[in-house]
Amino acid sequence: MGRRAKNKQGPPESLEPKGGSSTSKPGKRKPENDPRSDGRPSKRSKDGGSKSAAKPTASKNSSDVKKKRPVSNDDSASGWEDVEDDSVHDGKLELLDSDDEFDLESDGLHQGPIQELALGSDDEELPVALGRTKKSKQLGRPSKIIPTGSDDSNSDDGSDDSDGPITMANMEARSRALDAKAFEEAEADLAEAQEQDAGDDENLDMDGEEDQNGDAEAEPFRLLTKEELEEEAANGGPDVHLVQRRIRECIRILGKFKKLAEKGRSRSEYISQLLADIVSYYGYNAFLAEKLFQLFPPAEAVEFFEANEVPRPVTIRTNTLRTRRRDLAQALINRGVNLEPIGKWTNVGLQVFESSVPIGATPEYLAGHYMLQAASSFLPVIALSPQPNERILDMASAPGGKTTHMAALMQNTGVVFANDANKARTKSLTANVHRLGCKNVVVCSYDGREFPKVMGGFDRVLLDAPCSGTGVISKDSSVKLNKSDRDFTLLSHLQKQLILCAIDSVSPESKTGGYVVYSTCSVTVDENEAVVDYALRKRPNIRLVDTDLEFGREGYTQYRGKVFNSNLKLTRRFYPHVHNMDGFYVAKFKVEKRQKPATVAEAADEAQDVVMGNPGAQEVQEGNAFDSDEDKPYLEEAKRRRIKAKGLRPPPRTVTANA
Ligand SMILES: C[S@@+](CC[C@H](N)C(=O)[O-])C[C@H]1O[C@@H](n2cnc3c(N)ncnc32)[C@H](O)[C@@H]1O
Repeated sequence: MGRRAKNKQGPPESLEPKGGSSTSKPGKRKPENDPRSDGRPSKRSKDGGSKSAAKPTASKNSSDVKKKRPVSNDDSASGWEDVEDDSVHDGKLELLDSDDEFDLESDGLHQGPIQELALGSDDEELPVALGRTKKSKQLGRPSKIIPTGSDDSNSDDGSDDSDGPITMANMEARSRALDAKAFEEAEADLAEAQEQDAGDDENLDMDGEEDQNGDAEAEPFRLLTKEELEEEAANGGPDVHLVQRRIRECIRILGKFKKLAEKGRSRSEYISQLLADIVSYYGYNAFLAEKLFQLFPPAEAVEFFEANEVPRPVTIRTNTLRTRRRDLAQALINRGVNLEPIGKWTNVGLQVFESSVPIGATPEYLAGHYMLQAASSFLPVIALSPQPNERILDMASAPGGKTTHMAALMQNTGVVFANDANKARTKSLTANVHRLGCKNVVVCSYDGREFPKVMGGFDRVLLDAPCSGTGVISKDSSVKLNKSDRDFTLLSHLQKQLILCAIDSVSPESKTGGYVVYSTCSVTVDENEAVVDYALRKRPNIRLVDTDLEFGREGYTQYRGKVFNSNLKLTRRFYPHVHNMDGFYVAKFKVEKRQKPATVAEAADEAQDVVMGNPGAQEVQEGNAFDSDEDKPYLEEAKRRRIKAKGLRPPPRTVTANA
């Protein structure tokens, strides 16, 4: 485990978005032995584990709840989720669910004083001053989820954030004001950082070294030689302060390489040193550290790694089949929960700041009024936008966060087929469906690659794919060490197989829909853009459409020499250090009437492509890749080629009537 990870910072640090860079600066972190970090209770378990101690067992309570009329579609969503059941081992791969995993005990949500939710007093009441930048006024409090550019910072709603209690009437306005304020602060921080940078430049002499006033660390920085590094390793590795400084210096130099780099040293030498230090400081395996590092410019990469050390805000989703958000908020406020609406982009989400009761065992929770659910997992459902009376497939659905959200948006009409290949996980899915009062959900357990053979003709399909979980490292730090190149290859193949099946399960004739949403809680390109690009190449009858999500970065259209379909920019990426959410990816397709594969060779290639890396899926895939009867000769040919390629004798060709 890395030095940084071992000394995991307790309370969540504010990560305010400011156009792609957070306020955190590696150089401004306090060292582990800083007295300020001593004795602070960690809000997360040390291993980053996140299993709920509070199990909602009394599902019968849900039947005691007075039913309220479902509110408008707009305001509807549902939620109850088994907070225990987040990751499974499917074969050799650990498949992560991004939705839940709140460590209710260790997040300390049942600690702290009962609050009257007076906004002005929050800052004073919270005892812990976090590693915020100087100008922040939200010390000690998990920062709000403020999607970049999504919130209206000029909102003229008459709200202010002077002292005074929050009421149901002013809650949303107050939240917007807070968002606006935080956004302004983020901009001020950015300006400050730029000023600081300019100051740093002035302090540099002609050799690019800082003078005495520029840095307390008087020794000018230089990269160690190979021999010095070996000696350092032989002596038990570098001191943590040294690693911190090296990270900081390497980032600084890489940012102005020509001006600051040591003569004779290449960029790649600085990057190698930086990567080595990231590996040791944050505790990643070298392969994954590099894979994630490559996604960003060096300084931003470190912000990403830093953000993975800090828990994301705790959020809940109102189950509008049972209650309304304002009623739920009032009920929880009465119990001593300090909360606010998440942001303008969702009208069912609440962010919980602190609570004097266990948030996973309140009567409201047990009665199915809300689901503990990560904010990021609202996004694919918002993008899919299921409509009442539609027929929907949730291809990989357990434990049901998104299924139940969709059921609520459909106001318990139509039908949601909630499938998951892992039978054990369908138990928690079923439990959630019952607790939340979803009456339009059918639970089933097939390998997703068996669709549409088992069932097709859906109006919309959600594929929240099994993935590596590189977006949720703050919840499951084991990802840092247990992912290898092979895992990404296998996952990417599985995702490619599943996405074609998801597409083929949609009815292009649907009057209301004809959409597929593909999502993962991973940030790697292999599992996201590469999968979507593959689907676009293999299915000419689909096109990418806008996700209609108000924020998120554009998907890559090129990455490390690979060029993807230019419409990949319509897909959306979400990052912990930018959006204060789990890392997430969302793509939305419209499915049109399909055309036949152009040539025999193309068809054979496709069949081969699809089954590559997963011989067990062969039969299923062949069934799904084409319209079986018409494509039989192509499939047979592909099969013969595969058998031949293995050095075996293929069976004789079937003679068809037309042959
Ligand atoms: C990211 S989780 C889904 C989370 C879920 N959508 C939610 O919101 O609660 C991925 C799921 O894919 C399931 N899975 C893995 N391989 C699958 C396959 N071949 N077919 C269908 N489901 C699969 C796993 O069991 C896991 O529950």
